[in-house]
Amino acid sequence: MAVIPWYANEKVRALDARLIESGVSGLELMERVGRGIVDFILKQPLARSALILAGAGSNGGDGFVIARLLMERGWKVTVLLSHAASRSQGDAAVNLTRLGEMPVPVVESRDRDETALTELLNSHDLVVDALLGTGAAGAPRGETARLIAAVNRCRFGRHVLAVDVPSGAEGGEGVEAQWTCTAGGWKLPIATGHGAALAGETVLIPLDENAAPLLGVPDALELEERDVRNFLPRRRIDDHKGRRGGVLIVAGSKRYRGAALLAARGALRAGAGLAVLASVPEVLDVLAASLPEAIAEPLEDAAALERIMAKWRSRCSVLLIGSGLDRDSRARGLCRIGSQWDGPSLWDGDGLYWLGEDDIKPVRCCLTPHEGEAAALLGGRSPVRDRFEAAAALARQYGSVLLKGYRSLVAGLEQTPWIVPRGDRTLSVPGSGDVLSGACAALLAAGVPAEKALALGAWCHGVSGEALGRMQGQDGILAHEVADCLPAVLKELNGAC
Ligand SMILES: NC(=O)C1=CN([C@@H]2O[C@H](COP(=O)(O)OP(=O)(O)OC[C@H]3O[C@@H](n4cnc5c(N)ncnc54)[C@H](OP(=O)(O)O)[C@@H]3O)[C@@H](O)[C@H]2O)[C@@H](O)CC1
Ligand SMILES: Nc1ncnc2c1ncn2[C@@H]1O[C@H](COP(=O)(O)OP(=O)(O)O)[C@@H](O)[C@H]1O
Ligand SMILES: [K+]
Repeated sequence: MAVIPWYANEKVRALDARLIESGVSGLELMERVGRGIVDFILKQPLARSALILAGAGSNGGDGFVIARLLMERGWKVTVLLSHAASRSQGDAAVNLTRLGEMPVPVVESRDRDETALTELLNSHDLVVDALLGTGAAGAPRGETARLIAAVNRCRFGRHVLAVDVPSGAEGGEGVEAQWTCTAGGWKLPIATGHGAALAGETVLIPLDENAAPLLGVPDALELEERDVRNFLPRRRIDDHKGRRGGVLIVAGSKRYRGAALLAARGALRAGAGLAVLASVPEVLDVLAASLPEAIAEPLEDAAALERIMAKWRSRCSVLLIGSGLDRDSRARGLCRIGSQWDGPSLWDGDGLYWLGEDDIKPVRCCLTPHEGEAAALLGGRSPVRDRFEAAAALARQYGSVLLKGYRSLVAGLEQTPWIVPRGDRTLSVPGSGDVLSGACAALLAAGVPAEKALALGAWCHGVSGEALGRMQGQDGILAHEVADCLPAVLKELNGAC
């Protein structure tokens, strides 16, 4: 299962410490990081000139090693310090001194204005970000922040490589790298969301051949296609629609009409045998024409939902609630009744807004929040800095969580979090999340266990988005097209079994 294990920064830092205890010096480790990164750089088609931006810590020290090794290979190299040279300490200071013995210009950034910085950046093909690594605390400050902004401003036509992690990976403006060469182990800050998007292509630079067991238990596992294939529902040639699984969808409002239709479409396109849509007349009026395969249940008020739930419980094993439900008292009443569903339920959109109220506490449910919804559920605490912690906190409170976004996360009560490495900006269109929740609900209804259903749904949704992006471009895809792509994605996955 899953070949890419991800580790918290502390575990990789502990690995460094253990290797040092075992007799490898810190200086040698820094040399190995620099050498590994230079080996990578030399394989790229670059114009042999590099500007190394170096911070005051050991990340900057790695940068000094890279500068020296590139210089030895005949590159034009300039080193730009974010700090006074005298602030570099320990192994970094040793490497800075070594650099002083070579004809490499080492300059401090603070007396250069924006024009001078731009000129310097534009006169090198490769920019190496060795400003902040795992020792970064909070969003970049001061001169470091100014340098990061300059790199991003000038990155078109340049190549940007981040050492270990992109500076700013844990919040604030960060370096937008083309490559990140990370040392010793895959690090959580670049596994998902903001940090992952900054990192670009991530390359592991091994520190030692005996390192793997020293890293201990991974903190997250990145799923691969062969993993998610094992999550597919068992289908048989003699399946009838009753065996495919049914979903009762409580969604839509006068104000938000499309979300409910997209959720139902997502469910049917992911293979549901039955999709019952309980909604307001304004939504159901268009259902017959836009999705005649779904069943319409008029939903005037909360009492009607009780009747509908009782009527369909034997044929719908899963309740999906929330997409476009709105945030008025009617929606609140529906969520209260919905929370009494005695089977698996999936909460999305406005359903998440009401979740957690005293009388809206479903026993064990699935959640599909984006970062904003997760922040609201966590009392305003933003999940951007630590998406893993946010997903774990929600899982402890509610059950199974899909924290959406770039490289979505799946967390449950008893498992190491999963990273779903599929999907791109093609999917950042209105209604895309509604399609996803419909698909996940259908997979749950087909008998796939909760976390696996969320991961498989996110995987298929992500691959659909990527495929559409490739064929038609990444901007301007409609959410229903993502739904309509799901059967082909499922076919591919099934075919690969
Ligand atoms: N033996 C090892 O461990 C090995 C480590 N290795 C490498 O070391 C890296 C870790 O090095 P590290 O621990 O020195 O921290 P690092 O990332 O350079 O940052 C510290 C500096 O940043 C500053 N600073 C902090 N936050 C800031 C902010 N928000 N905004 C602005 N400034 C901020 C902070 O300043 P201060 O807070 O002290 O004022 C300090 O000057 C690791 O990622 C890997 O690359 C490899 O060589 C392998 C061997
Ligand atoms: N840049 C991106 N990379 C990968 N996936 C993305 C990206 N932007 C959006 N998505 C995915 O698209 C979906 C958007 O959901 P959501 O924000 O709830 O949209 P809506 O509320 O309009 O339905 C999520 O599954 C999210 O993971
Ligand atoms: K860096």
